Amino acid sequence: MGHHCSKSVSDVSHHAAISGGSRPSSSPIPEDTRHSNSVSATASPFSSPLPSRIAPSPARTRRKFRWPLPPPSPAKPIMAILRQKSRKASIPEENQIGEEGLGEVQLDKSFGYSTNFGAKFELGREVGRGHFGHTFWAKGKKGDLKGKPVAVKIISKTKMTSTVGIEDVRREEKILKALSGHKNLVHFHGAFEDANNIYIVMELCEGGELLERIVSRGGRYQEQESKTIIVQILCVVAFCHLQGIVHRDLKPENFLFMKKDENTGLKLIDFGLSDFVKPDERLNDVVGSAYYVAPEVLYRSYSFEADMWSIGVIAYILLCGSRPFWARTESGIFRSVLRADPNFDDSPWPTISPEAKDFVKRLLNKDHRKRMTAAQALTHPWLRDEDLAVPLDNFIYKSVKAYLRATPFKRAALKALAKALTEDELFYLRTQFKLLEPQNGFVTIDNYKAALVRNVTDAMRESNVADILKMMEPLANKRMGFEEFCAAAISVYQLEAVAGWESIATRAFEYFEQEGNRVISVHELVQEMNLGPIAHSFLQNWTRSSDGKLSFFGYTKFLHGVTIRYSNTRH
Ligand SMILES: Nc1ncnc2c1ncn2[C@@H]1O[C@H](COP(=O)(O)OP(=O)(O)OP(=O)(O)O)[C@@H](O)[C@H]1O
Ligand SMILES: [Ca+2]
Repeated sequence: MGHHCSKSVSDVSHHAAISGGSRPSSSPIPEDTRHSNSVSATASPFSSPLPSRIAPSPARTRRKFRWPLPPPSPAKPIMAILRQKSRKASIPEENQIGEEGLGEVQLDKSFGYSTNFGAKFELGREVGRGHFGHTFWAKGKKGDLKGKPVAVKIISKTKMTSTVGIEDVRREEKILKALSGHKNLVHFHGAFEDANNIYIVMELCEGGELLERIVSRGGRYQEQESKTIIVQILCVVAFCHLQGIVHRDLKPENFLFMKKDENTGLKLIDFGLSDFVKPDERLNDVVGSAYYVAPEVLYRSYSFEADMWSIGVIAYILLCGSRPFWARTESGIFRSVLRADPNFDDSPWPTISPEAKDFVKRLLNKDHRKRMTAAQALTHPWLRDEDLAVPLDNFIYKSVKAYLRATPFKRAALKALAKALTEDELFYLRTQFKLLEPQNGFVTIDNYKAALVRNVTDAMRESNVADILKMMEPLANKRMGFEEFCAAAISVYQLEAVAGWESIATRAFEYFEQEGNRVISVHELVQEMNLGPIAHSFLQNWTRSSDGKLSFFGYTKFLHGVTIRYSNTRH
């Protein structure tokens, strides 16, 4: 669970092979400094000018490197959040309790889990440690798990110093339970409690962390092997996202191999920072691990795309053995995340395929709207494989919703764009259309509903199924063929990040000239886009003076439609 990062197990060499890849720090960093660098300024999250719930990853090296300060108290980040939420600050920080003479506030720490852990399992050695959880090997004493090894994450109740902390543990258990079943997600066996601890029983992953494997391979993976890893990561993350859950702490330490063998399956663990997100919701609490945190998380407005950024960082590390965003201090890392362009020039990048590079770049786009979704990433030319089962993408539902609410002129603009798409984009759209199981080439609202129901889990039922279906209401009594589906499902922002965008846009405008462009006044445009009068000035050059129709420039701008930024300009 981890409010940020830390584990205590400690292989110093973990980080030896991973140095910074972001400019301007591309020069090799001496090994001994790399270690301390990666974490030194991070001992106190409060000394950083940037948000406090981020801690460096992996922070476990701290002990090895004899940190001047102990790791930050997990209670502090919770307190920071609490203070923001309410000014009451009713629960003191851990280290203030003594000083201020305040006793511990009474919290209800009973979770309603079974209390017979001891009767069912026999604990063995410790296999891992995180900020909150110590994970142990254990063996079942009874029932289905009799004689079988399992992993038990033990979370001490004394560390739960606030209602928020308690809720975090409840949520971790709930999410793990609801998501359990995916082949790349650690299987959940049950949760137990006693007066002192919570016991989360899971399948045991004996193969160690992905990070350890990267290091044992001399710092990086070959391209083909990287693909195998990334596909597994994308499959499980696409699954989480479809269920309305954002993980928020994707990093190589949170992926474990089932067995020591090279090619055993990878399992995602640690849902301690995960949360439910509704389709149009933005989260604002700053959590994660510094090297993997997305820019928009630091700006406190993010959703699923933040996980995709982290996958971009993981892919970058797998392919070249360096971190894309690196600095000596935590605030330096954040600055790099916000401003630096990762280095794709130095060795080994010249030997890596253009598709792999394009793949990473399309995840490490600082504009979250331009990033690929997990399902899209699985259809990227680098990974594309007809035999790979691409999951349903809830992003489609959002795009279709926006299309259904758009004006006829806007829809015409999108239809022209859809006609100009290349095979690369069509591949993704075709897989998604197929997942809706069209009848005679058409889909209706029922197809959208049924596709969701087919993929529903308890987690999703709770988070967003009803919301998603509500978004689709304008589709009632309509049906959509593949061409219109393409117009509805494409994202202009994402297309702008595609290498061939210029030629797609040019071709699209030609279609638009033939079938959709019309004379439109600036006043009409302002209404079309639901903007305030202030917009007049910046819409002036969207139309051609020769015939009063949209210019190419105006067309490409108009395609964006109304975004939050636009609506903010409304009076
Ligand atoms: N199912 C498992 N099988 C084997 N080892 C595990 C398992 N789950 C966790 N571990 C080990 O225990 C460590 C801590 O687990 P986890 O990441 O869930 O704890 P945490 O306290 O939330 O961590 P963090 O501080 O990173 O947030 C893992 O890094 C891993 O090494
Ligand atoms: Ca962890």
